[in-house]
Amino acid sequence: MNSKNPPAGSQLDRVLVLELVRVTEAAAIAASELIGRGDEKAADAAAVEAMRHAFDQLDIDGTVVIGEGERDEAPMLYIGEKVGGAPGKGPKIDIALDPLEGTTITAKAGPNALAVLAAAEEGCLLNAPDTYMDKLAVGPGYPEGIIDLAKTPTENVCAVAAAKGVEPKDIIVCVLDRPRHADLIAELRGLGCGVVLIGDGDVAGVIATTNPETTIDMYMGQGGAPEGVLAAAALRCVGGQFNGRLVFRNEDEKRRAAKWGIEDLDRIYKLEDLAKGDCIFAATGVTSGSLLEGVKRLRGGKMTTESVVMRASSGTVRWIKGEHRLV
Ligand SMILES: O=P(O)(O)OC[C@H]1O[C@](O)(COP(=O)(O)O)[C@@H](O)[C@@H]1O
Repeated sequence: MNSKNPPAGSQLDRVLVLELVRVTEAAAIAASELIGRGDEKAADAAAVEAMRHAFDQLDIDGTVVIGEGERDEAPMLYIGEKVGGAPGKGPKIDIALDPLEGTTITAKAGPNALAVLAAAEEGCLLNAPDTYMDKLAVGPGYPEGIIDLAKTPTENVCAVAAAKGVEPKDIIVCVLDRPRHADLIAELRGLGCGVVLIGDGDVAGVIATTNPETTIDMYMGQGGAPEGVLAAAALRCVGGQFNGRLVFRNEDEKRRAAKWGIEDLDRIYKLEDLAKGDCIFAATGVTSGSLLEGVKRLRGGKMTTESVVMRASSGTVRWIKGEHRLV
C-alpha cells in the first residue's frame, strides 16, 4: 500500500496525518514553558489544555479511548470524551493520547519527554485500563515471533542474539530504572548485556529499539499500559515486534479492566491486538532525547519544535521541524 492509496473505506484522511502534528506541537510548546520548574502537575495541565484546544480545530468526530484517566478523575481529555470540531459529522476517529509523556522528566528537565498521540478508526485501539503492563519489544528485521513474554528474559535475549548473530552479552536492553526491575536487571547483567536504565518515558524507550543509532536492541519491563498502546501504534508504523501483558495490583484494577471489556487477564497482546488497522502516530519533543529534539526558545521571539508523524498503512515516516513565533 502506498501513501497515495489509503485503504478502501479508511476514515483516516491523508490530511489528518499532518494536522495531528499541530496537536502534539501545541501540547509540547505549552509544556515546554514548565521545563525544569519542578512542577509536574502544572506542566501536565498546560499540555492537556493546549492539546484539547488544538483537537477542536480538526474536522473530526474524535473519541478519547486512552487519555488522562476516567471522567471522575480528569477534567479534560478523559476516556470517552469527544474531541474534534465536527462531532456527528466528521470521520469517527479513536484517539489514544498522552499530552505529556514524562511529567517528572519535564519538571526536572531530563531527556525524552514527549507530547504524543495515536489515532485509528473506531474500535481499532485497545481501551487499555490505567494499570501497568509487562512490555517486551524488539526493533524491525527479526523473524516474526522472535520475542515471547511467556519466556524468560534470558530466553528472549538469547533468541535475539542468535538471530542477530552476536553473543547475548552484546545485546543492549532498555529498562525503566525502578526497584521492581531489580531481578530483571540482575538477570540481564548476569548475561553480560548492556542495560540502559531510563528514569521515565518508556514510549521513547520502546521506540528506541527501532533506531539503530540508539544501539538499543530490546525493551523490557513494566510500565504504564496506556503508554504500551501508544508505543505499539508507533511500531505498527515503523516495524518491530511488541508483546504486552496487563499487570493488576488489586481488585479495583481488575474491575476497571472488565469495564473496558477485558476478560482474559493473562493475555499477551501483540501489535495488532493493541493497534489494528490503519493508524497514525504523532509525537513532538518537549525535552530533547533519543527520538526528538525538544522545544527550543530562541532569541528574537522564535521557538523551534521537532515532531514525527507516521502512518501504518503507508509506512511513511515524516520528521517535521517547526519554527514558531512566540506570542
Ligand atoms: O513511574 P511508574 O509508576 O513506574 O510508571 C511508569 C510510567 O511512567 C512514565 O515513565 C512517565 O509517565 P508520566 O508522564 O505519567 O509521568 C511512563 O513512560 C511509564 O510507562
